[in-house]
Amino acid sequence: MTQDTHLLEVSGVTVQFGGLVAVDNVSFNVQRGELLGLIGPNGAGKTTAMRSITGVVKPVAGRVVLNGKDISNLPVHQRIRKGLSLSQQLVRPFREISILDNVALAAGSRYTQSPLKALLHVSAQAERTRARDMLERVGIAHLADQMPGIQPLGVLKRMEMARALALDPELLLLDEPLAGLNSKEAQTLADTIADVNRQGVTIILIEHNLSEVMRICQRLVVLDNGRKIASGAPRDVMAQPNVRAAYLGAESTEASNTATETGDAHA
Ligand SMILES: Nc1ncnc2c1ncn2[C@@H]1O[C@H](COP(=O)(O)OP(=O)(O)OP(=O)(O)O)[C@@H](O)[C@H]1O
Repeated sequence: MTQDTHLLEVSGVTVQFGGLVAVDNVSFNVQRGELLGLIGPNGAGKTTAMRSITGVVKPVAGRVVLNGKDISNLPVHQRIRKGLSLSQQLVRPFREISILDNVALAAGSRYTQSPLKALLHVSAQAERTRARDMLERVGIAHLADQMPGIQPLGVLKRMEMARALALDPELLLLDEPLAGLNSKEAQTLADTIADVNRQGVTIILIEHNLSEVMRICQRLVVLDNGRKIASGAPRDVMAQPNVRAAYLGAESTEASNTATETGDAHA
């Protein structure tokens, strides 16, 4: 693997909340074109690691390099301009405007950081055309003129993904997009995520639905208690005893509140 195939390099990132080390000296790379799963039990540090990539939280140590450029000290909006886009766990649409306009707003905000200017900007036909393309990519173009408030969660999640794609990201960060969906809905949304990746968008996927993760991800990074405990091909990673222990440990912790020890980190 040559250095220039790395779209993202996360090196020694550590995030603390008071006395809690939520992310502990974590390093991993994401190759251009890759669909990487970032997994681990509840509280492992996945979302915090993701937020340190987007700049929402500030690590106390380590660096984040995108396209060979150190972005560790850039604010969120500049990281977005450099090609990052984050689709959040919770979907918060603007309920008074159509699904199409929700996505067009995101397309407009690519050109301005002001929501008001973005609103004026989206009157331009270009953003609406672009928004329609994004809705097509995520399979809900037929719902473009509907209001988001009456839509099921699966549609809102697709709309949220279209909004993230409207920023034309090189790297799309998806935080638990399948949460709350039934198995059929999860499967079809996972298919859409794999399609978007095939269309050229590099993706980091945080997800608890391990069967879908195993099905669509090319590689996994596993966190537990803030530390990276494994990385590699999905089958190899899931066969590792320390990964199994981390997940079983999480279950037994929930049941008995007993701490569980995991194995050493793997490169
Ligand atoms: N803003 C915050 N302030 C204080 N502690 C936080 C904050 N965000 C996360 N934490 C703590 O950091 C640890 C890691 O949380 P994080 O949300 O990153 O884990 P996760 O792997 O994404 O979990 P889940 O799968 O449950 O979403 C947890 O102990 C959590 O309580």
